[in-house]
Amino acid sequence: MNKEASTGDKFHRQAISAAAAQARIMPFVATSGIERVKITESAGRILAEDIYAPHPYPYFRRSGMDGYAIISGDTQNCSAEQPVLLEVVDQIPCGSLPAIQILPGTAARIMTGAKVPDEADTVVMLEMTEQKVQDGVTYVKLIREIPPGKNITPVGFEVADGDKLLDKGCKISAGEISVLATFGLAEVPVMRRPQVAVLSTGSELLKVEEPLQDGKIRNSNTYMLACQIAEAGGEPHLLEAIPDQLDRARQIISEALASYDIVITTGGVSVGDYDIMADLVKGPDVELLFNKVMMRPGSVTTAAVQDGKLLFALSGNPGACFVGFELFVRPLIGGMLGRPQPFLPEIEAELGADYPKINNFTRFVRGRLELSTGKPVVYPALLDESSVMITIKDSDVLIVIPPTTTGIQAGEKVKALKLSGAAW
Ligand SMILES: Nc1nc2c(c(=O)[nH]1)N[C@H]1C(S)=C(S)[C@@H](COP(=O)(O)OP(=O)(O)OC[C@H]3O[C@@H](n4cnc5c(N)ncnc54)[C@H](O)[C@@H]3O)O[C@H]1N2
Ligand code: MOO
Ligand SMILES: [Mg+2]
Repeated sequence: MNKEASTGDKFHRQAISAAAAQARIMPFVATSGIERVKITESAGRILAEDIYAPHPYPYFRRSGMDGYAIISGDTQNCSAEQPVLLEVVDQIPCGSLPAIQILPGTAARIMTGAKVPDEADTVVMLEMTEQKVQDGVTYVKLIREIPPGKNITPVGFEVADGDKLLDKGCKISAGEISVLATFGLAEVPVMRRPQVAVLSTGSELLKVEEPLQDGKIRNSNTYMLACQIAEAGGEPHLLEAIPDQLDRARQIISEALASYDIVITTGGVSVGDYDIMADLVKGPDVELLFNKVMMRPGSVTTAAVQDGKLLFALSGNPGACFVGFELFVRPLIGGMLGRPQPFLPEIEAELGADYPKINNFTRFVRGRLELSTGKPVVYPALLDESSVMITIKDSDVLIVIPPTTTGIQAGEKVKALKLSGAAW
């Protein structure tokens, strides 16, 4: 076996708080640039420019009902006893323009969404009318007064010409796509997705399609990270595993940093004999940002910079790997995309169950958010160890448990960070 034991001084590490670690990363946010994509490919992307309305919306006075466009004054004193007959002089389907001027005593049959003739000031719905044909002439019979302005949507009812429609930095979802389509933006300016390389370490890792072998496990972290990267707005690239030989590993990481915007490794970052990442983040070309964070899971989370690009060495333990990404990589990707608030949103909640574990580091405990009682209550996962994989899927928050010598009781107020969930 061609293994090279790591020898570096990885035992002496200066621990900093999670907030301080985030603050060390954010100065390296570089804009990821702009590209134009078809509207059909813009879902989930981040808008790169403010968008203003090139015209009012609606653009023309629009009928809200199938019925008749009339002049309201023609229905004055109209009643069942004294009905009014208006001659139907035009038919206006949706998409067609009125062809004949509406004069007093006349009406146009009109469909929902069609342009109302300029002279008409109200639309009466079909159900309130009766059609009559006398001597080959078609009339509409009305039996009550119709006030002006009924069932007509005025020009600019939703949006005035020049209004700001969408903010740069927003995430494009169904509502935004509807706006873009309405205003004719077939090509959408979006932020280029940061290109993120993911490399695993460790001789125990099997590919997902390989049969299980005793003493080995399937690599789950790189697939989990790929999902987190995509969901955060980046484009994941799963590279080959890093070998244990230090020089070769250094070369592979250097190449990855030259080719991608961000590089993430998982595993090999603690103090074990083959934990080579601690040595890799030191060197003449590499600036270490931190290699110990006062948090659990993920206390060994490490970040370094080479040529202005970030290398994250996340823990191999799945729980710690997940949390390390959410706290440190997600905000960097969000910042590169111009998101106004790239960090996980923080809420205040009540702790739903006792959390008896003591710790002198802050814990980011995966948990479940319940809103059914009308106030947010968070329940820690029953298995929340760093090495535990199975409960990551059940979590929609990270409950922030500050350092404690007694544990925390149910009912106490805690902070929780909302996880946004996977997109594919
Ligand atoms: N003597 C000490 N031992 C450990 C310490 C310590 O302070 N002193 N820290 C512990 C803590 S805390 C953590 S977290 C882990 C960090 O481990 P590494 O980042 O070095 O990761 P590995 O040693 O490579 O693996 C740990 C664990 O994770 C599994 N793993 C690794 N990669 C993957 C992957 N891609 N998919 C799924 N699972 C993966 C690996 O098989 C191990 O079980 O160190 C503690 N030890
Ligand atoms: O660094 Mo480890 O994830 O604290 O458990
Ligand atoms: Mg290790």
